[in-house]
Amino acid sequence: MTAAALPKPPNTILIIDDNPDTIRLLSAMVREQGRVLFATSGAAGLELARMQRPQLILLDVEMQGMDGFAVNEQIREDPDLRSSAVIFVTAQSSPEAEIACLDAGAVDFIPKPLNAAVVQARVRNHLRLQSALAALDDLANQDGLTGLYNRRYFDRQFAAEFARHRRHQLPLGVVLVDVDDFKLFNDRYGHQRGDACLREVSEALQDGARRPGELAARYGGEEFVVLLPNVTPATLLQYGDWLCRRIAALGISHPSASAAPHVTASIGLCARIPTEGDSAAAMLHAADMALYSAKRAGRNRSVLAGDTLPEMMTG
Ligand SMILES: Nc1nc2c(ncn2[C@@H]2O[C@H](COP(=O)(O)OP(=O)(O)OP(=O)(O)O)[C@@H](O)[C@H]2O)c(=O)[nH]1
Repeated sequence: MTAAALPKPPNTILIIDDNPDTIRLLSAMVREQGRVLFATSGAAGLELARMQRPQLILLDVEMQGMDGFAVNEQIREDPDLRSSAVIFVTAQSSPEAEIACLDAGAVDFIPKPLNAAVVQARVRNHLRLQSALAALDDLANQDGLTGLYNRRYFDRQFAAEFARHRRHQLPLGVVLVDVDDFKLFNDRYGHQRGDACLREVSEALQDGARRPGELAARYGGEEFVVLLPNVTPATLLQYGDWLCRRIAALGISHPSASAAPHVTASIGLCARIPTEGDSAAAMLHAADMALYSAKRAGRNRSVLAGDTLPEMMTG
């Protein structure tokens, strides 16, 4: 999936309140503005928030057990939840109480007794703000030329997937793709055609990373990277060969290239089950070494880390 193709889910509003009557009342007030979920305790609310990533959380301050401030603190500390905006709902309407809510990191404050028009106006404004922030976030994660995810986003996702695959002891695959003799392409056709070529290659990569959890990114210059969850080395090798053929089949003319008269790419692959001493950086390094082997062996091919090509053995 590319940054440009990120799905836009409907707004989700989570109400956390231990009073079912208040939940009913609030739900009726905001149901036109998004999908409404609710929880009757702080702990259940946090669990639901982690699963559903709501844009907005309407959080009761005065709850039995974990109160609103304690729930809010956990939301602010959790990287997966931090982007959800919290509006406190409280019967305490003194300036001090209002300041305490805003100081705790809530974006707003709704006083009880609830007034439908006030609730709807506040929720509408904050959903708009949340959507603008999400759009900015998408832009920050996107490569300007190709629309693929950028390196910053990839690095973050790779670290998270690496940790997840280590936890569950699953094989993770990383694929480094480098366009062959691209300097010669720019020299011959100019930078603009070079840019167009990179866009076409990106589309091929995007086509090859559409399954859930797969991710294609521009790593820099004429180098790209694909992350494939839960993939064995044998499957990854097939994938690398397929990608090589897919890029060559674009048929972009490149008479000065060394491997073929059209644009090709060399690919370095690494798939393994992450262990304690392993790291995402080490996996990427292994893929990079494999890519180097592919270049040395004549380009337009993919090499799996750990495999030694005959050309490499003779130097
Ligand atoms: N048009 C264009 N060119 C770029 C972009 N980013 C990097 N390049 C060019 O990509 C070329 C990469 O050249 P090299 O690193 O020498 O590699 P190469 O010519 O592809 O050779 P091999 O990798 O060994 O096959 C350089 O000429 C860069 O200027 C870009 O965004 N647009």
